[in-house]
Amino acid sequence: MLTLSGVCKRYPTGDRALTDIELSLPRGQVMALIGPSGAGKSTLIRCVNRLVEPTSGSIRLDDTELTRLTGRKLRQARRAMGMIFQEYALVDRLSVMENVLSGRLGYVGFWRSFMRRYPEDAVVEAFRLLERVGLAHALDKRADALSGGQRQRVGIARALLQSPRLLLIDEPTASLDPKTSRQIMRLIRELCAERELGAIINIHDVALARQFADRIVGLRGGKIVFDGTPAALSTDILTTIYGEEDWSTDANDDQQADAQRKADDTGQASGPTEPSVATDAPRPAPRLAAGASR
Ligand SMILES: Nc1ncnc2c1ncn2[C@@H]1O[C@H](COP(=O)(O)OP(=O)(O)OP(=O)(O)O)[C@@H](O)[C@H]1O
Repeated sequence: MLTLSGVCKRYPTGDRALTDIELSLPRGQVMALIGPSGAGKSTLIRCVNRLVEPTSGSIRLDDTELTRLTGRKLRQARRAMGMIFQEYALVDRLSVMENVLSGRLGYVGFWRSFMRRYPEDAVVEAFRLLERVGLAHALDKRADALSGGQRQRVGIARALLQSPRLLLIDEPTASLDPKTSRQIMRLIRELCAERELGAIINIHDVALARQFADRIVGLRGGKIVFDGTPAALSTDILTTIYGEEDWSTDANDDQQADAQRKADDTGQASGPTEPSVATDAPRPAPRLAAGASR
């Protein structure tokens, strides 16, 4: 569905943020993008929706070459890509419902949105989405009266209201406590499955990535150095991605994450000692990219 081929980005400052990125994201796949600070994760996500212009390469969403689009066609293509942000990007003085409806700004005309007159079907769908994310009771609350987790749920509902084919998610849990982070990641995963939505999630928390993603891509220095399943993310590979560190405690966390993930998928409780498991979802073959350095 989404295919990046030979994508490079060099900023005017000379920083080479991405080098020869080859990536294909099938419909319905949740992909976590991990890597150290400065690895190029945000740049990659922003190249896809053209908030950052790739220097070279091809980015295709289904049959559309995104890198060549301008004006109206670019706006149209962006509607197919829902963005969810770390800092939620809500309008504080507006209600929950109005924030969700702003997901339709790309569809309704300027004057209708200025007058805040949205089509009835948009309001019905916004209500349905707010129910789905567990916020129907709060639709007339001001956004600034919500907790971080609730604000992120509004951000998710807003992104879904634009009926995207793909979600681009930038550090969705960075400002949330561990339990709320899991709830948000679980919700994203469920929604992607329900709607057959592909998602790229830029995330620093490796345990969360392992628990909730179908696939993990590791970036280092603007290059893909790992592309595989959560189960294939060994301590050696973590060292390849992040550099030398004692990963043993994280490995234990990650085994627990795998067990938890299995419990989530089957709806059963599980203990921390269960072995790591693969889910039934189709997964790419793990590979350590050639030339990856430690
Ligand atoms: N607007 C910009 N102008 C110049 N260089 C930039 C710009 N944005 C990012 N860079 C550089 O590009 C590289 C990749 O940055 P990017 O923000 O994509 O990394 P990241 O993996 O998302 O990092 P973090 O996890 O800290 O957000 C870094 O060297 C960064 O300094």
